[in-house]
Amino acid sequence: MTVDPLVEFKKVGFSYGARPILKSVDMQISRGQVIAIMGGSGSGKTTLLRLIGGEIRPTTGSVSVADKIIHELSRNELFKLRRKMGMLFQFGALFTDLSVFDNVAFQMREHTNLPESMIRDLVLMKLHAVGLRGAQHLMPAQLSGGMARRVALARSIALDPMLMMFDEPFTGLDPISLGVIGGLIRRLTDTLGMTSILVTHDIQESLRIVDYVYFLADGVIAAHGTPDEVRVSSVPFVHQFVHGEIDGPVPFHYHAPGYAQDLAISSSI
Ligand SMILES: Nc1ncnc2c1ncn2[C@@H]1O[C@H](COP(=O)(O)OP(=O)(O)OP(=O)(O)O)[C@@H](O)[C@H]1O
Repeated sequence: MTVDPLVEFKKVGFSYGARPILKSVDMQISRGQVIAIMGGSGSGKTTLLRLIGGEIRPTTGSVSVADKIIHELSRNELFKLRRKMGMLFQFGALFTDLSVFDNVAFQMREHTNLPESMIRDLVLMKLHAVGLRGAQHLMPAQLSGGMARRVALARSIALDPMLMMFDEPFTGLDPISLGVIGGLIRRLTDTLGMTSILVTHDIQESLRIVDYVYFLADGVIAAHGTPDEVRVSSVPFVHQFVHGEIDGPVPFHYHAPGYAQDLAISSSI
């Protein structure tokens, strides 16, 4: 049962033009939880995050955050709510001409009137939380991939978001850095009182750190459960994910016309 939901999807449908992506998504995310959204490539996971951020509007149904229906908010109200949301993308690029310290300070300087002395303390606190206080003077080019991701993480929590969204936070990381980032997502969520949503393909790391998993397929939540439920699930779709099978209910091929038809077209050109 979901207690005290921070994010709620109610029968959400969404189309890009005439192309339906989501048909009817129902999902509840409790405050304080770390949840993962998984699904095949192109199933609409990032689209769910964009709906939460109010970048796009649902075609049907509603998405609410902290009891506010996103598509009913005015521009100002939406901007205010977005300040409480943090986003970390796969390639959460740092500003290459700013030091680690200035990267983390950037949003505080842009969006608050805090004095520089307080910004300094807050930046050091965020860097300390990701284990990189000692790297404050380095430039992004001097960081390893795993360190850069940690700085991006510190930057994304600079304004103390209530909700963090991570889009493929583990991509391209070596196994150790991956475990470090996973552990940090869990720890920061707990210690900062946040709620975190992860869009990821990395099921093993997700199962280690999340409270709940939603599987998206064919525009609906096709399965959901706790990590323990997911590990022993016999639902073919979930089984395919957990055991990393290449083909199964989640198709390997992007939707395409018949191969013979395609070949016939190209050979007649
Ligand atoms: N701006 C857009 N205009 C039209 N179609 C789009 C747009 N953005 C995404 N799509 C399509 O919508 C579908 C869902 O995209 P989305 O990025 O949400 O998928 P995803 O599950 O996050 O995929 P992946 O795991 O590969 O990143 C895809 O088929 C994509 O091609």
